[in-house]
Parts: sequence; structure tokens; C-alpha cells
Amino acid sequence: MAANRVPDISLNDGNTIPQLGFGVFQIDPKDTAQAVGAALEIGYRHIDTAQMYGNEAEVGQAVRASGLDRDQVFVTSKLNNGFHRPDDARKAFEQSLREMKFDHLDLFLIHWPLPTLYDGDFVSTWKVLEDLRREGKVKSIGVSNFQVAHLERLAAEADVVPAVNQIEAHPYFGNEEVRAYDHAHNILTEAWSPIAQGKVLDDPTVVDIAEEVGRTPAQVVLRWHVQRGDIVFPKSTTPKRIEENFAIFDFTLDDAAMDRLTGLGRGEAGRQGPNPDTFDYVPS
Ligand SMILES: NC(=O)C1=CN([C@@H]2O[C@H](COP(=O)(O)OP(=O)(O)OC[C@H]3O[C@@H](n4cnc5c(N)ncnc54)[C@H](OP(=O)(O)O)[C@@H]3O)[C@@H](O)[C@H]2O)C=CC1
Ligand SMILES: O=C(O)C(=O)[C@@H](O)[C@H](O)C(=O)CO
Repeated sequence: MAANRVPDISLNDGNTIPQLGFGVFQIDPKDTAQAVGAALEIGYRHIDTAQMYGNEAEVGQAVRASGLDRDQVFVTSKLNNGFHRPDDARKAFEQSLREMKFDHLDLFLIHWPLPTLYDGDFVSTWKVLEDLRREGKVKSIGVSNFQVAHLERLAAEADVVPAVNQIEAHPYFGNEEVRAYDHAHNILTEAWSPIAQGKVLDDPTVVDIAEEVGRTPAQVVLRWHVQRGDIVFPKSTTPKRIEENFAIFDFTLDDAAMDRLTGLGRGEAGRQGPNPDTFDYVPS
């Protein structure tokens, strides 16, 4: 059997990113250092957090406690929705570094485009991220929840092509149009809620394929993502699952299994999270 090794994928700016990471949305700050510590112990080298999650400090704490060098762990955070104005974006980024006690981030994203807020101006926000990258405070910059129209606007008005676009994707919602745009423009797709927060795991097709290949439903779905070439970072606070989700690089799905999983897509009806065209939540 092949060894389980997480591939590093090249970004369009020359940096690399581990294809599998660990997501920390909805992990209580008091549990975060322990969960991230467990993930790093198992071998994860990529953590996905956000200002909105309220657990950046604990992510930084876990990275330092791991004994790993800072440059051995790829850390992403995301700009919170209340901070799209340029001055606010810069201050919020600096606050993330202070929270994590890091001198740089590996990847920083605009979390949501918020096209109905701030005059729909995410371009001036993006230019702050371009500046932060030029200043060496962040190695790579990207976006999250950007639809094709939002990406086209950045292409027309900005200098730097986002390195990644982090979007909802799982077998019930392939998000194919946005993925196709990303792919055509050398933007790496990151799939959030890769197992749809568990909702796809008892689907009969997923269960059947899992039985056929002798893996768990979660492993099969995560494997489907990585064979599509996307980045994934499943969240779990359950030690056995954190380990299970990591073991997805020592088996493959054949084309027929890949097609059966892709065939579960329900189009827009499969979306579980908010629609980026209308989402306007700003945390108080
Ligand atoms: N950019 C964005 O707007 C968004 C980004 N994200 C990012 O994506 C990450 C992952 O997405 P998330 O929404 O957390 O959902 P996931 O699809 O990763 O699912 C997490 C849920 O599935 C359960 N689970 C995890 N592994 C297994 C397993 N092997 N078997 C059975 N159940 C399992 C977890 O339970 P338990 O913890 O109890 O084990 C948890 O309830 C987030 O943590 C965040 O980093 C997420 C949403 C939006
Ligand atoms: O997890 C994230 O990164 C999110 O943006 C979500 O929390 C999102 O804001 C949401 O699901 C709100 O209901």
C-alpha cells in the first residue's frame, strides 16, 4: 500500500500549500489549542482559521507548542466582514498577527465579497492585501466565496490574481461554474465544508463506495476532493476522526466511483451555507 503523504500543491505566486489541512470553524477557543495540537501531532501541516472564528490566538499557541518551526506549518486566516474599508482591513490583518503572535501569515483571504455592502467595493480591500504581500507580511493572498462576477471584477481592476478561492464544495454542491473559472485562471480552489458538515456521509452512494474500497464515508468524500485537485481542511474535534481524515493519500478512487460521487450534485439546491451574492452578515 502507498504511503500516506500529503502533497504540496503549487500556487500561482510560486509558493506551495499542503493539499490537506485542518479547519477550525466552530471549535470553541478553549478546545482549539488541543484540537490543533492533535492535528499537528498526527501530521497535518496546514491550519485554516479566520478572524470570524475567534480562535486565532489558540491556533498560534498550538503551533508554538508543537515544537515545529513556524515555516513547517501553513497558516491561513481571513478578513472579517466588518473590515472591508482599506484602513480597517490593514488594522484587522495586523491584529491577526498579534493574536497569533506571528510575524507573517502564509495565506490571508477576503472572507466574503459582501457585494451588497461597502458599495460593493471589495477591490479597494483587495489592494490592501496586495500591499501586505508586497511588504512581506503575508506570503500569499486570496479570496473566499467569490463568484465568477466577483473574480472577473478583480481581474479587470486589480494587479494580483488571487492564489486561491475558498468556496463551498462537496458532493451535493460541486460549485462547478466557480471551480471552472478558478481552474481556467490558475486560481486554486479550496473546498469548504468538504463533507457538508457530515450531511453527505450517510448517502447510500457514498456508503456503497466506502464499502467497495474498504474506507470510511468521510475518507471517500475527502479523496474525491483531492482527486479533483482541490484543497480540503475538514474540521473535527474527535481524535479518531482527525486521524481518519488524514489517511486519504494511500488509496485511489477509480473514474467510475469519481463519477458516481460527482453525480450526487444537486446544483444550487445542494448548497448548505449562505449564497455569496446575498450574504451580508457582519458580526457585532
Ligand atoms: N470560507 C468560508 O466561508 C468557510 C470556511 N470553512 C472552513 O472549512 C472548514 C471545514 O468545514 P466545516 O464547515 O467545519 O465542515 P466539515 O465538512 O469539515 O464537517 C465538520 C463536521 O463533520 C464532523 N466530522 C468530521 N470528520 C468526520 C468523520 N471522519 N466522520 C464523521 N463525521 C466527521 C465534525 O464533527 P466532530 O467535530 O464532532 O468530530 C463536524 O461536525 C472549516 O473548519 C473552516 O476552516 C467552513 C465554512 C465556511
Ligand atoms: O465558517 C465560515 O468561514 C463562515 O463564513 C461561516 O461561518 C458563515 O459565516 C456561516 O455559515 C454563517 O451562517
